[in-house]
Amino acid sequence: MDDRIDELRAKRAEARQGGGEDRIAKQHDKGKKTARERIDYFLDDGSFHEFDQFRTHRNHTFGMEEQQLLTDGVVTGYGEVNGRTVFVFAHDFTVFGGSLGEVFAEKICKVMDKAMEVGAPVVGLNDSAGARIQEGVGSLGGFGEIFQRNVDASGVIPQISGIFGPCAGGAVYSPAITDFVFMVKETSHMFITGPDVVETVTGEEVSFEELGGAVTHASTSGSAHFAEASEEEALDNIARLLSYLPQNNVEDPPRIDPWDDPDRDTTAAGEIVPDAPKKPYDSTAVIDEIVDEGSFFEVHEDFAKNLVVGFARLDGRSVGVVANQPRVNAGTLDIEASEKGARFVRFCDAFNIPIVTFEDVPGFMPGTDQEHGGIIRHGAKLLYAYAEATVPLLTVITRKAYGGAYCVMASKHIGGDVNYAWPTAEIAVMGPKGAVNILYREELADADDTEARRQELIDEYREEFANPYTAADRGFIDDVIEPAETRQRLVDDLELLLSKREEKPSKKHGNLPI
Ligand SMILES: CCCC(=O)SCCNC(=O)CCNC(=O)[C@H](O)C(C)(C)COP(=O)(O)OP(=O)(O)OC[C@H]1O[C@@H](n2cnc3c(N)ncnc32)[C@H](O)[C@@H]1OP(=O)(O)O
Repeated sequence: MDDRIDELRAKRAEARQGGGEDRIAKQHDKGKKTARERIDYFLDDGSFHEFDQFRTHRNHTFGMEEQQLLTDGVVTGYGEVNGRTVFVFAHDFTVFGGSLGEVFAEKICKVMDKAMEVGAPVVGLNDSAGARIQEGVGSLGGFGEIFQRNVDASGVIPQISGIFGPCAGGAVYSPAITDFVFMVKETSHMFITGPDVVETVTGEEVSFEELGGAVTHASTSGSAHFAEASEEEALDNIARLLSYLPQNNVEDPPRIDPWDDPDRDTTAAGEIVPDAPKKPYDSTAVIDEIVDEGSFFEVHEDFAKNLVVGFARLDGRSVGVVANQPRVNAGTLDIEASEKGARFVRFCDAFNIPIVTFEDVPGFMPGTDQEHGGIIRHGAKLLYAYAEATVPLLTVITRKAYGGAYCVMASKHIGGDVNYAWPTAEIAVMGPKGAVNILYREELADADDTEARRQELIDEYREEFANPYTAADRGFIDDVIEPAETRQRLVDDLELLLSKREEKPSKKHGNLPI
């Protein structure tokens, strides 16, 4: 027995060595951790249970039979993050550049299947040269098997991707299907084709970072939700994100011991909103005042900044927060904001996370760019996402709620459970100036003093329509509340709605305007 145990220990030590000391040193020189170092940092101490560390590839071409490295380039298993089970796979770039062959893919599929069976999140730490060239079509088949599992798991268990190195070609589609993508500035890159191919095909010269770096994807393409300064920061924030999420789609999100007074006066939130209807303000400051202190965790912060989305807690309970951002493009909804909001709302709905919406929106963004870019079908995504959601929807109109955007932002008409307005709210078909210009075109043209008459009519319109009471009179707003009582009301309503159950008509799936 002793000899056998020594043999086992020697094999385990060999597996831990990955591609060997030189390649590990190269990995460190690039400012990157190894697969095992990432897992050790991420999981609770001593909680990692590894699968398949003795597996090697079955390939016999290109002299590969001479290179049999234990683990075959991916470290897989499960462990705990803050005491909750998480399945992980981490590409090991020191073994064949973390390239994916058949065995490598089988290992990833095994953890994905197990995660689905037990109902726990999967976190993939990507650092790979993509399809293993020597394994040819076997490698492509392996990717296909993973993609299918990504889709089957979507909406069943949370799937999170960390991109910690290269992620190229078709390989990008696995992270793209997952719910959240974290990238690390300078050391991670995602692209369909690299700079060399881009130059050959289009003549365009572009650097790795500009083409597919973390900042590019987090701010321009929207393909990443987070651009982190270091691997540690990315792993810490993946752990933080998981703390808001249930383990699967049949669990409720976790409640942690509340630390903030549920009845706290939130007068300060109202003071952030300027009296002048067009003056910008920061809606994240309003959110921070109302949710549990320090609990707001913004997602997709650098993309489509005219809409804010993120997770927070109300009396210790997880909520998704969506808010128009009046300091960027006046908080109008455009193509990117609609897509960002729709994907977030659908995630929350899939995982039973109630949604709190803070609304201050002058409408959809006008212009040929938007119309020709498809604002009609992209804007419809956000409408569709809210309208199909069955989780509790709580809405607070802080200032403007104009036109179609009023309907879209979790209004009563598309399933809002509790809809509040502050006394400063203006709920109308359009802003006073636009309305007056259309309704009184002839009268204004004939007026002795056009500007004075216009102002008079604007004031009359504002008095008559741009307030919350016409909507409240119809029951479209459940109550007009003071900013001071907003937190308390939301906390109470959230508790009330915990037992909400809503059934939609049975169907295979709807046809979201994607
Ligand atoms: C459906 C999915 C389809 C796809 O994945 S298509 C994408 C196919 N992959 C690619 O085109 C990427 C090819 N590789 C590269 O461009 C570069 O290796 C890459 C990823 C930028 C990394 O560059 P460096 O950091 O300089 O590292 P390196 O070139 O020295 O490579 C490190 C070790 O990995 C090996 N390697 C790289 N790409 C590989 C591949 N695809 N298949 C098999 N082995 C691969 C490379 O030979 C090297 O091995 P060794 O350590 O010298 O033994």
